[in-house]
Amino acid sequence: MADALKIGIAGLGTVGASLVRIIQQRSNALAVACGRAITITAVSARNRNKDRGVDLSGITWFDDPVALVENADIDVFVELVGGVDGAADLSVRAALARGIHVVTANKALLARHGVEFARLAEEKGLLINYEAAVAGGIPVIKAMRESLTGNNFSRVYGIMNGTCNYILTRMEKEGLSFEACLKEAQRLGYAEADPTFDIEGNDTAHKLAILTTLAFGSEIAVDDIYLEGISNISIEDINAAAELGYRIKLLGVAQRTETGIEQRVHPTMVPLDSVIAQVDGVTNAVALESDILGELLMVGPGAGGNATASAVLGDITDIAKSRPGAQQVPVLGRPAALLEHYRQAKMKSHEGGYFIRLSVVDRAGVFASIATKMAENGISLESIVQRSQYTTADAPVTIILVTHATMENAVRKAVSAIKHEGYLIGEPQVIRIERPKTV
Ligand SMILES: NC(=O)c1ccc[n+]([C@@H]2O[C@H](COP(=O)([O-])OP(=O)(O)OC[C@H]3O[C@@H](n4cnc5c(N)ncnc54)[C@H](O)[C@@H]3O)[C@@H](O)[C@H]2O)c1
Ligand SMILES: N[C@@H](CCO)C(=O)O
Ligand code: NA
Repeated sequence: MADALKIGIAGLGTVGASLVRIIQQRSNALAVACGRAITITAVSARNRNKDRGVDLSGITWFDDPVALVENADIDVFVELVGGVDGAADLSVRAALARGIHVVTANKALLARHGVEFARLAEEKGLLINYEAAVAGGIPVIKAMRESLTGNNFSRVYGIMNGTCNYILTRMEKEGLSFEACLKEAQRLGYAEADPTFDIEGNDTAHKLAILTTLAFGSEIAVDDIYLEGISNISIEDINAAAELGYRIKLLGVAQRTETGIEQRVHPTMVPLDSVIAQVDGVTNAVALESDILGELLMVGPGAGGNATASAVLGDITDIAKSRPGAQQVPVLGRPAALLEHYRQAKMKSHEGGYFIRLSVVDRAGVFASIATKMAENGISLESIVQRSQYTTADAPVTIILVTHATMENAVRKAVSAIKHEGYLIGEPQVIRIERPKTV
């Protein structure tokens, strides 16, 4: 049998502790599958004395991940610390500088520095594997980097944040409050260290930016993503969506348009009878539309210790099975030097259906005025409803519009014109509608 693959793990939280446990429990099976043992030689975390339910005896402890990389006897550095600046960034750079392969679950770090890391890795013939960074346990990175080479992608979209999907599902199915659902997601280890990244859509944006690069061969452009989170979604929106035959999901969507690549993250209404609408709780789904294969939908666990550790383990075993000196899988699907300049399609040119919920004063002519403002901006309506169950006596009236496919710019202009009429109460709610091709 070949020499053991020696790994160092920085970060022993939700993901790191699960990974250590799984590697220790399955050491024999892993050795058989890889043709060599996988040995954890070094670990690093903040608190040496914390009980993590794993046996760390015989493993060298480092307080600092950089010190681990620089001093431990390792072939692979596994970064599970999180964060963009600081220990994660410094330790990954140190590993690449020292000629050590990297496995990471850190989408925020890759969205920011992925292209630079890819260049550094490629200069030295090193691997950076990051399956856990996007859609947790779903093997979407492997599929896009390896299995779908040669396909031209037209659209990539999905539910990529387990915390948000968990919150939306429990709010809808159990009528729980947003705050209670978020607390539970944190307790279960799904949320980021700062859950604002989950609920404001940044985490989905980090993941989408990576998928966009894999799909379209363009440089990572996380700052060009249109971003809206779910903190503004109320139970009224969720109920109204259901009545109209939709469900609200936080989607990340990247698609090619005539003017460039459109990347957006926002709450989205998807048809109730679509598969993606049935994806509940912490489960994620990624849909890939391409010319050779057609439509591929991958559904599976998106967050949590074991689901994420499963992806990290797959990345480690890929390195264990790789032959020294063999051609490496390019980090970002193609050599970093061949990534194209990112051409952004402007959000105001986005074309699609819209759900618009307005709270208005109960006055004659308001309904007609709203319909007129829509028509003046060339927006054709699928439906416009004013239903009594959304109101109580003397309360403002709720009017819900669903548009046919239209331009974002037209919707913005119409909503702005309505705002000037003086009958609107509070801010209008605008939710985009996304239609899966077939599934
Ligand atoms: N939890 C999930 O479901 C999940 C899923 C996919 C990806 N991820 C990503 O995996 C990474 C880890 O997530 P987690 O949920 O396990 O986080 P966590 O907060 O549970 O664990 C982080 C670990 O890193 C250690 N750490 C933090 N800063 C350190 C430092 N400066 N020096 C040494 N150790 C330090 C902490 O002590 C802790 O052991 C993050 O990048 C996260 O985005 C998490
Ligand atoms: N916080 C992330 C972890 C998985 O990347 C989520 O909820 O999806
Ligand atoms: Na994945």
